[in-house]
Amino acid sequence: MRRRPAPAPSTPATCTSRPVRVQDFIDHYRLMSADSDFRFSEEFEELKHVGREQPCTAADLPCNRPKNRFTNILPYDHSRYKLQPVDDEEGSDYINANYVPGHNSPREFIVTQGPLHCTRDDFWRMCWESGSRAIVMLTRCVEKGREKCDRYWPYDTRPVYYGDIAVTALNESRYPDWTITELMVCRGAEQRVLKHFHFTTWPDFGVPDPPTTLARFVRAFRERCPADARPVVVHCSAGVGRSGTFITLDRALQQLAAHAEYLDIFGMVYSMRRERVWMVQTEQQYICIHQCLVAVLEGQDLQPPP
Ligand SMILES: CCc1ccc(NS(=O)(=O)O)cc1
Repeated sequence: MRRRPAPAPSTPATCTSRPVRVQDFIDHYRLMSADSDFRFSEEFEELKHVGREQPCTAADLPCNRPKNRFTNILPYDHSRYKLQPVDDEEGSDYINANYVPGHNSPREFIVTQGPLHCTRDDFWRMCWESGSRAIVMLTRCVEKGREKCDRYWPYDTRPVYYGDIAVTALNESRYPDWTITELMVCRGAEQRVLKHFHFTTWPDFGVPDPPTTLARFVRAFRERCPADARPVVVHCSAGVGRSGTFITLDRALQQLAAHAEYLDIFGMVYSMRRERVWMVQTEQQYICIHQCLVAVLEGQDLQPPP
């Protein structure tokens, strides 16, 4: 009978956290990935039902159902982002989005689905009313011939209105795996600059190739968007798999930069899944996070292109 590998060296694990000492992390990765990722599979399976008992009553209202890109990806009531209601219009506070914790605050991120054509005005209302200073987009608008996200921002420098919000592209910087655009966002007499970070080569349900491309993108994002009190909007198509993977790696890299003694990837994903369903959707995405952290700990050159 095949013996299982010895338990990974770490502090006492609980059902909600499995911290690993940073100095042991590379060995931990080797152990977890042994035997065709046997222990990664076991650990990821433990996350399967986290948060799933929580209600999604607002999402299920008949007036809100058309606002959901996927019928099985609905925001939990307790953490959903609420738009400012419009008069007494039923459902006018609804958008498929949840607050999700980050390294810097319990509501650092607003995670949402890729806007639909019929929800993109609501999307811009959310960006404005929340005071968000950046949008991280982790999907292309069309992938393998299927629409994954509406084109909710201008194609060129002419202003486009989304409801009563005018958006103008100020400048665009294109790199091999992402594009960064500065957007002027105006509502009434007020105007703000918001940065749009678009990762353009991450296949749905998959991982970037090579996985460390994601660590470079997170670095490029953080260099241009240092932590402050304002939230960051993060979306992919469903707003769960790629979005959760990005946030987890961002949190872990900031912990390493702060010289944390432990990394608790399991605990981070557990806490995120209490706020939004299926955050970090696949086992390969879960492993990709670890691979990026191993590359950083090994001192691989992850500098983004100039
Ligand atoms: C089945 C609904 C669904 C579609 C797409 C995704 N992937 S994503 O969350 O990375 O966009 C996750 C779930």
